[in-house]
Amino acid sequence: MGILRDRYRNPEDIKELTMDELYQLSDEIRAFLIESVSKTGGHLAPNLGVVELTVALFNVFDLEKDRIIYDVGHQSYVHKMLTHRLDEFAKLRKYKGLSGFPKRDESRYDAFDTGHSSTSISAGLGYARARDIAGDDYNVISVIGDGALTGGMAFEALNDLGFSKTRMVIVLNDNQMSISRNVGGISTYLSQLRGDNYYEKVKKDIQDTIDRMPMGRTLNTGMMRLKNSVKTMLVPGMLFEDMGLKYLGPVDGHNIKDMSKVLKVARDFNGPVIVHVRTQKGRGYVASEKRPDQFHGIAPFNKQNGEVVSKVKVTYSKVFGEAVTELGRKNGKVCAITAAMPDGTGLSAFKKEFPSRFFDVGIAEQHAATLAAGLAVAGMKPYIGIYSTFLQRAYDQVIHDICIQNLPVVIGIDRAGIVGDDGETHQGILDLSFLSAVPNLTIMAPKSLEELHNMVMWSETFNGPLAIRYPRGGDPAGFEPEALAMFTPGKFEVISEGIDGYIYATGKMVQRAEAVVKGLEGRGLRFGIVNACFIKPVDVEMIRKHSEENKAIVTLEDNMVHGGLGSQVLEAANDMGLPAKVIRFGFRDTFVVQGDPESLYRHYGLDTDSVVRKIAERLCEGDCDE
Ligand SMILES: Cc1ncc(C[n+]2csc(CCOP(=O)(O)OP(=O)(O)O)c2C)c(N)n1
Ligand SMILES: CC(=O)[C@@H](O)[C@H](O)COP(=O)(O)O
Ligand SMILES: [Mg+2]
Repeated sequence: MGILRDRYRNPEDIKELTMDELYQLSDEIRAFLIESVSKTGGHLAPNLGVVELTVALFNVFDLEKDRIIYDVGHQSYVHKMLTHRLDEFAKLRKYKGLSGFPKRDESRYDAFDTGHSSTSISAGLGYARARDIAGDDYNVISVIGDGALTGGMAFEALNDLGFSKTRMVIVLNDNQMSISRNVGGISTYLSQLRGDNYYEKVKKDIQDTIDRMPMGRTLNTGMMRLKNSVKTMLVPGMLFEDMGLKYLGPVDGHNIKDMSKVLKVARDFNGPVIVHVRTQKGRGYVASEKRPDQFHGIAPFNKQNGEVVSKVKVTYSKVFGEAVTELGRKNGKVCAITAAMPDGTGLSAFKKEFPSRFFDVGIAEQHAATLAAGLAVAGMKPYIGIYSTFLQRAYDQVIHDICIQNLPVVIGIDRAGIVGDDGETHQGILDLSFLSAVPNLTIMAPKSLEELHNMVMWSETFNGPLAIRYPRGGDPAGFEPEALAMFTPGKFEVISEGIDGYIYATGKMVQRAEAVVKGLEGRGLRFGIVNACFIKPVDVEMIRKHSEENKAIVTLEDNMVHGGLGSQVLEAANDMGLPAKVIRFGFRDTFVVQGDPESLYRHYGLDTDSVVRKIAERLCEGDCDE
């Protein structure tokens, strides 16, 4: 008889289980995760790593009142399984299905919505302070990974917490991995703390040092230095202790008994505690233990061999990474920056060829942008590869450090538009809106893989801040480099001529425009297509011409209508005093939910049929052919 399916009902049931049964439950959870995620896709490796940790948290804390906040939240599957959502895993990350991240709307056991990194300590501290003000009595636990700890926000919160001494528990889940191998000084520090023979090694180092010490004055200063370094070395977690937190650990994150003991001490401590837990990312499944990076977030895969069947031959990310690498070969000033996403952004290709000109800064988007500005000021040509949603973190740095100084930094905005399964927190639907307001910045979007390649190649000589936005995924047909094109800022490309109007589409929406034009033909409307390859500046001359010719202008974008291409076109027409008939399609004042892109386009009225119908309604007012 299984525990997970047959005996377990409520979080409190865990406390009735023996230690052996807790391990049995963990094995069942792991088997379920592998089976289920192999069918749906999802963040498998992070969850396989926290099975025992989550069971131990449930064993020690009272889920009915205590609040657990998972940083990023991609490792919250086990928590979801243990809080009444086991049967919903068949629709994990699907349209109208179970979210891949904690969601307060989804369950009362989810304490805080997450998705972006390094927020858990701030949110936890908010909870803890509210609790203390209200005189309530519950525990607050923030579970943060070593990768998430590279984010500046986590340190801002630690700084505040250590000073205020507010009672809360931080569980540092250290698996030495971000999505790729973790980077940075803190990561090195943690790996020193986690070393199995740490204490033995330290003792031996000290003895060796003393044996080698000279006499006299040198001895005194040497002794002083040694005394300080010994203190630092012998009290693990000194960094955290010095900041005002109690450090407990490191503890084996797959040993439920040990973890339960340490978590109880942390729970009963009257102040901030950090529990340093060592785990193995991807544990318990051969393929994910071997390649935890590939199994961080994985598409559906074959459970027998761990292989993913993908239809997409070449992705936009790959084209971006390879084009920047191509530039790196001919120009020694070209350098590349990622905030913990070398593979996702395609920049690992550049890293492989030019390690000294490649910088993975950890989950530190703000630093990435200002680092690029610094490099540019000193004569380099930096390329940042960053997801649209994470660029939100670096808005001020783009304005203050890159654009005010008008620096030649190229920002490759990956995952622009709908990303799909990750939902609200990850959709790239705001970048055009927040960037189009920034002076000096030029914004482009390619309609195809080939055009992305051309834009990146062209960007080398562009002397100012430039953002190129492109979507998740790619093209099943692959990619054939074509003759390099020149671009003129503020000049759109007319793909086909229209009689009744034009669809100004940007990025991958150009493909949708082709289908829309066919649909409109069926209704007796003859539209042309314009590739709005620049979103800033827009092509004012074309807008003037089409307006004066009394053509309808339909804008189509995978961004918010507010502040996006549609707004730019409408405002340009208005500023020129033109009577343009502009119909705008995009997302309207809403956060876009999770799901496959086609379901989402339908949901938000951006599927071909809806767009055709609405244009026809607006233009024909009932007199169309149909
Ligand atoms: C602001 C931000 N930047 C980047 C990401 C992408 N991202 C998601 S998880 C992750 C790695 C997190 O590593 P860690 O916290 O150690 O968790 P692990 O997966 O190792 O358990 C990254 C870079 C993000 N979610 N948020
Ligand atoms: C949790 C998180 O932020 C990332 O793991 C993200 O899900 C990656 O998205 P891609 O799969 O598009 O690289
Ligand atoms: Mg990690």
